[in-house]
Amino acid sequence: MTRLRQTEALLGSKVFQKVRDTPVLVVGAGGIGCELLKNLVLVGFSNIEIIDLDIIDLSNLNRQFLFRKPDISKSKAITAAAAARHFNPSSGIKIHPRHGNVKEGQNDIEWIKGFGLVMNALDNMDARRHVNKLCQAAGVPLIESGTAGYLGQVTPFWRDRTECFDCVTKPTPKTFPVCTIRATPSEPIHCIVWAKSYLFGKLFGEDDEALDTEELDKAQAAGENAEEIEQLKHEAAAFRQVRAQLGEEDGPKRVFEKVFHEDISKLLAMEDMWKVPGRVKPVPLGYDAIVLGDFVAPPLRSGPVAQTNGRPVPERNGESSTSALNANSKQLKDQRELTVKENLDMFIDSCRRLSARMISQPDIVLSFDKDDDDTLDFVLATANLRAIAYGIPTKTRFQVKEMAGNIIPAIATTNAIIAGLIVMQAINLLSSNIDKATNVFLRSDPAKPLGIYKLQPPNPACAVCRDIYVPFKVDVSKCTLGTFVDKVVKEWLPKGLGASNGNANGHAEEDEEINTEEVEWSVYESTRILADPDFNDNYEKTLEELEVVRGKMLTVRDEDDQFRAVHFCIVAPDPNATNTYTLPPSPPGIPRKPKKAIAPADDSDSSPPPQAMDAPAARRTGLTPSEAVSKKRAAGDDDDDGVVTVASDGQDSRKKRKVDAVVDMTGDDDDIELIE
Ligand SMILES: Nc1ncnc2c1ncn2[C@@H]1O[C@H](COP(=O)(O)OP(=O)(O)OP(=O)(O)O)[C@@H](O)[C@H]1O
Ligand SMILES: [Zn+2]
Repeated sequence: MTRLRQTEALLGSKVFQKVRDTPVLVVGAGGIGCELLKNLVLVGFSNIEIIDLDIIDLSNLNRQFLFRKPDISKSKAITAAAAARHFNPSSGIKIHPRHGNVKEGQNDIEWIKGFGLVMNALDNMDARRHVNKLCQAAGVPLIESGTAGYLGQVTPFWRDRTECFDCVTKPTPKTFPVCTIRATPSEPIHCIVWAKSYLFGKLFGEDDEALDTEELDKAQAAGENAEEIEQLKHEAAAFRQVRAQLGEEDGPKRVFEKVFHEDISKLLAMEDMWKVPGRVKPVPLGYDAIVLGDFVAPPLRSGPVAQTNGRPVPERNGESSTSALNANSKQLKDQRELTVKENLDMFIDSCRRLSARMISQPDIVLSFDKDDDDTLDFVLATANLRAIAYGIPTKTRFQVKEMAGNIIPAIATTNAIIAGLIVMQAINLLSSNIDKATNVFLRSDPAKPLGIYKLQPPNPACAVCRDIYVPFKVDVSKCTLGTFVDKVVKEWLPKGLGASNGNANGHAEEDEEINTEEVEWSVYESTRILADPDFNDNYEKTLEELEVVRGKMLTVRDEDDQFRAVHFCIVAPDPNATNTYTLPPSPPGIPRKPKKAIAPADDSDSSPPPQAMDAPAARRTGLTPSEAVSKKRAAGDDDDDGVVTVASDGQDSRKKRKVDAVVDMTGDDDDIELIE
C-alpha cells in the first residue's frame, strides 16, 4: 500500500480517488499496451478492461515484456492481465481481459459508455477510427497514441471539447496506377505490391466467381469498354483454372507458365504499350530453362549490375561469377539474394504449402501476413521472379518482409515513454482540468525530446464528431426498416430539426423556420443505402435481415445535405420493453451544417513545435502530424458531401476499378491493399 500512499500524496486525494474509481479501457495489448497496463496498475487504477484480438508471437517478446516464451500462442489480453496484476498485488485491482476484436457488435455505444476513459494502444487506422467514433458517440474521452521508431505521440480527444481523431484529414496512402502494377513495373515495390495484393489474392484469396461475373456484366451494361471487359473475364477464368489445379503435381508449374510466360508474352504483343519513352520491355521467363540452368536473365534496367540473381555475373577484379555466388551464399539466410533458380524453387515450394493449407482448411481464406512464412515466401519468390523478368533489382527475404509488411522498427523505450505520457494525460483528464491536457510528441532532438502542443477545438466540418448519435434500443429481429423510416425518421426525428443541441458549436440557424414536411431523408448503414425517398424496396425487411445488428449504425441524412447526419447506434433491446424499440425521451437537436468550414483562430501558442513528429512518423502512428494540425482547415478539407463520413467508418468508399494498388503508410497491418 506504500506505493499507493505515495501516489495519493502526489495526486491529491480527490484525483487519486478518481484514479481508483474510474473504469478505464485499454485497446491493444501490444508494444504500447503492455507498458501502459503495467503503468496503470502501478499508479493505482483499479478497474481496467483490456481488449486485444491477437495471440502472442515469438516476435513480440523483445518488447512486449509481459509475455514470456511459454506464452507463445496464448491470448495477449489474458496473458497481459495475468502478468500485470503482479506489479501491484495488494492494491485490489480488477483487470478484466477480453480476447476479441474491438469492432465486434457487442462492443457497442452502451459498452463504451461504461468507461470513464478509453486509451488506444493500437497499430491500425481502421480500429483507431472505430474507437474514435464510438467514443465520440458516447462522449467518453479517448487518449490516442502511436510510436514509429524513436518518435511517438499522445493525443487526448474529448467530444465537444477537443478535436477528434478524424477532425483532420490523414495523409493519403501512396497509390500506384493500375498499369504500373499490372503491366509496367519499374521498381521492386511495384513487384512486391503485385505479388502481395494481386497475385496472392487471385490464387489464394476469396474466390467469388458469381460476384466477379455480376460486376463485370454490370460494367458492360453501363457502357464500359466491351473488349476490355471481355479480356478481364478471360483473365479471371484463366486464373480460376490454374487455381483449381494448384494442388496437382505440376500445379505450380502451370501458374508459373501462365503468370511469367503467357501473360508477359501477351503484354509484349501490345506494341503501343512499349512505345512510351523510357518503358522497358519485360522478358518472358522460361520454366525449363531456369530448371536446366540455361536461363539468361535480361540486364538490369539501370545502374551497375550489382547482383547475380542468376544473371550473368560480370568478371570483376578477377573474381569469377562462382566466387561471387559463394560469397553471397555465406550471408545470413534472410539477407542473401536468391538466384533465379532459388526463387523458382521457393515459388514451387510455397505454392505447394499454401495450396495444401487451402485444401485442408477450405473455410479459411488465406491472406498475406509478414509473419506467416508460407505467405512471405510466396511473395518473396513471385516478386523477385517478376523483377527478374522486368530487369528490376531483386530483394532479399529480409527486405521483402520489411517492404511488404511496411515495417518500421518498434523500439521498446519509445513505447515505454509514450505509455508513461498516456498515464500523465489520463490523470489530467480525470482531474477535470482539461486545460492541463496536451498533445505530446516524442521528437528526435536529444536536446528537446518532448514537444507539447495544445489541444485543438473540434473542426466544425468534421463528419464524425459534429454528427449526432442516438442510442437505439431495438429488437432487430422484429423491427422492419419501414417502421424505422415511418415512425422514427419521419415522425420522431424532425421535431429536433434545426435546433442546436450544443454539439455543433452553435452553427445552427435557430431562428429560421423549417418546414419539416419538406425535408426528405435517406437511410444508410455505413456506405450501403437502405432507403431514400424513391427507394422503399427494403421496407418489409427486418433490420436483422438487412444485417443492421448490434454495434452497427443506421445513419439518417437529409437529401439536400443541409443538416448534420444522425446515427442511430443499435444496442440490445430493453429487456422490459413492450415495444420493438425504445427511443430517448426527446429527439436530439439537429443543427444545420455550417455553410463554410471555419478555420481555427491563428494562435501563435498553437503553432506546432519546431520538431514535432514528421510526416512519415505521423503516417506510421496514424496520428496527425503537427504541421497538419496547425494548418488552417480549408473548406472542403473534410467533406461536406458525405465522403469523409463514409471513409471515417473505415469503409473504403473509393470507387472500385479506379486504382489498382494502394500502399497504405498508416501503420496498418494490411498496409498494401489492392482495389480492383
Ligand atoms: N481491432 C482490434 N481489436 C483489438 N485489438 C487490436 C485490433 N487491432 C489491433 N489490435 C491489437 O493492437 C496491438 C498493437 O500492438 P503493436 O503495435 O505492438 O502490434 P503487434 O502486432 O503486437 O506487433 P507487430 O505488428 O510489430 O508484430 C496488437 O496486439 C493488436 O493485436
Ligand atoms: Zn472530429
